[in-house]
Amino acid sequence: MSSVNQFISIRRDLHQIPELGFKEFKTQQYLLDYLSSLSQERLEIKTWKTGIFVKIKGNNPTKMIGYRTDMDGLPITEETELPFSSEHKESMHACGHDLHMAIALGVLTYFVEQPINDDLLFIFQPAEEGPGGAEPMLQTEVMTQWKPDIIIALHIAPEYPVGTIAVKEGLLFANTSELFIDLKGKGGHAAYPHKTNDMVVAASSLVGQLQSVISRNVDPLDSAVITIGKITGGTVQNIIAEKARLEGTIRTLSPESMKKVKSRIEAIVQGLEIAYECEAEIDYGCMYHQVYNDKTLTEEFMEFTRAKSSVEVIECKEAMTGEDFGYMLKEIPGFMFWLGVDSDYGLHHAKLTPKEGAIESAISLITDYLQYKGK
Ligand SMILES: CC(=O)N[C@@H](CCC[C@H](N)C(=O)O)C(=O)O
Repeated sequence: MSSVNQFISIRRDLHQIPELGFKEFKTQQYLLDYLSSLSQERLEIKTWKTGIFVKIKGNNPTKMIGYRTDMDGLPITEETELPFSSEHKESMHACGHDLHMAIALGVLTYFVEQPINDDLLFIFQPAEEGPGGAEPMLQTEVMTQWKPDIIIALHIAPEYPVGTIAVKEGLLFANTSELFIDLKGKGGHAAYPHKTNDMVVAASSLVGQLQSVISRNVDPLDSAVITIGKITGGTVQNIIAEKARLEGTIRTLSPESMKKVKSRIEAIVQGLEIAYECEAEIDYGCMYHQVYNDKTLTEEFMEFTRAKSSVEVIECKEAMTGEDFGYMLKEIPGFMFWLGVDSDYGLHHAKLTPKEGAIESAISLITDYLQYKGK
């Protein structure tokens, strides 16, 4: 029989080997090794790139229930000083995917030992932080053959205590698009600005102008975000920069607002080309569809969870986070919920420290719910 400590220890092992999107080689091998230690009687395991599909055959199936976890880490150098900190210097599980995977294995292990009537499909999905694994995974032959009738996933929430889940029907997470803008002007001597087109000055101006899209073009009763998380440009302190690059992300509450925000960004960038006599190129990188929770299933899950004394259910607001699980929910009814992990530092922070008690709480809630849905 498995124990909760085993899944804490698995989480710690996975925490030490974070890998970026589609490079989750050690993570995939770790998961496959674990899966091979389980009874294979009811299991069918298939891999896709660095991801894994695991089907558990039910006793008397009338449907298939899907459970999805993501697998990748972020390009962040960990600063938690935990004894099981990342062994990969420039990567960290700073978005909780290590917990997500440990929880998925806990639930999966339970149903290998005590199968239910319905079939279960566990999806270990790579590249959630980018460039996105959910959409291509949905298009695989495996998922065409094993298409779940309903699908569920969770995401850790540092701001809620352990034992709390937060969810809502309808829109939970935003539409997202990455944003990369490359500027090319004319470099030169720092003392002769009039003979150059300075891309550091152009980039600085562009950052401010982009924020005006949010404040002047988006309905104040709607909402959107443009965040520029990285700027690079230039070579040394006394050379005027010929090139600069802005890297960011756009978040909106609807696909329509995303179109509008992008067309305003394009207009501003065209204006910048004229004003700064430079060339500009926009690349939208990866884009995620909003996470939209099915009304009936979410309400049923909330009611089910409220009846449990061990868990508090909060009806939350939508968030500007993105998740490519949105693509799965576009095709398959289901929901995602937030799992409280009580960390002083938030998602994508080098000191994120989720409380591991959340692992047991989640395994127990999800196994109970799947037993109820799949009996
Ligand atoms: C839950 C979470 O934090 N997800 C990420 C998804 C990122 C998608 C893409 N790389 C982008 O930056 O637009 C998030 O940042 O919300």
